[in-house]
Amino acid sequence: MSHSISIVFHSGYGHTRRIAQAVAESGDARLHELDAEGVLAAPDWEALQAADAIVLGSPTYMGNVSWQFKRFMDTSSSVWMHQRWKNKLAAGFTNSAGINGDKLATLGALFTFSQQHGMLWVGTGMMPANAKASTRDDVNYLASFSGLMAATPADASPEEVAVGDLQTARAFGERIRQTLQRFK
Ligand SMILES: Cc1cc2nc3c(=O)[nH]c(=O)nc-3n(C[C@H](O)[C@H](O)[C@H](O)COP(=O)(O)O)c2cc1C
Repeated sequence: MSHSISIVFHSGYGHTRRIAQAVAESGDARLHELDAEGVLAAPDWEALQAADAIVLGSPTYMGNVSWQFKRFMDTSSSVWMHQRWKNKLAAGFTNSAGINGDKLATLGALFTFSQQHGMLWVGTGMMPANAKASTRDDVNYLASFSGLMAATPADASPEEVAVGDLQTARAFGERIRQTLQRFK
């Protein structure tokens, strides 16, 4: 029996979308992008309901999820009411301009959301690249345990998302895929 992973995300300018695509590559996941108004199409809601794992992704805006992602979170209250996502796996990622940029607050919001839904949170399970010899091209250079972090300079295009962050995103997708295997 194969398990399915759905990634629901918002991206205002395309940077978080690149991260989402990299997570999807190795996680063999389906992508569900919120539109500019934070609306998710009905078939995407159905896909989330059918998924075994839901990965949550938002850029960090003003130290939190974007308002579009918050709209999605609030809209999910009807799902919450019946605990329809209970015991699905959950994981989260965010991208922002600063190396820090208060990204942990965004991951915290995603984590809390997952717990309201009774989901099972999966962290990165990755050691940090924090030695003197470490570079921006290394996996988990941003040294995040609780969720995937990426940093894209404010003046960089989506094509310039750091190679190391894309590799980290692929490793994160693989981690979620492998974690699901334990439920077989
Ligand atoms: C309204 C707004 C608020 C932002 N707030 C932050 C922030 O708190 N921390 C940070 O590091 N970057 C912040 N940024 C920069 C974005 O996180 C960064 O440009 C990111 O790559 C955007 O991702 P996206 O293209 O997927 O929307 C902000 C950008 C916008 C437009």
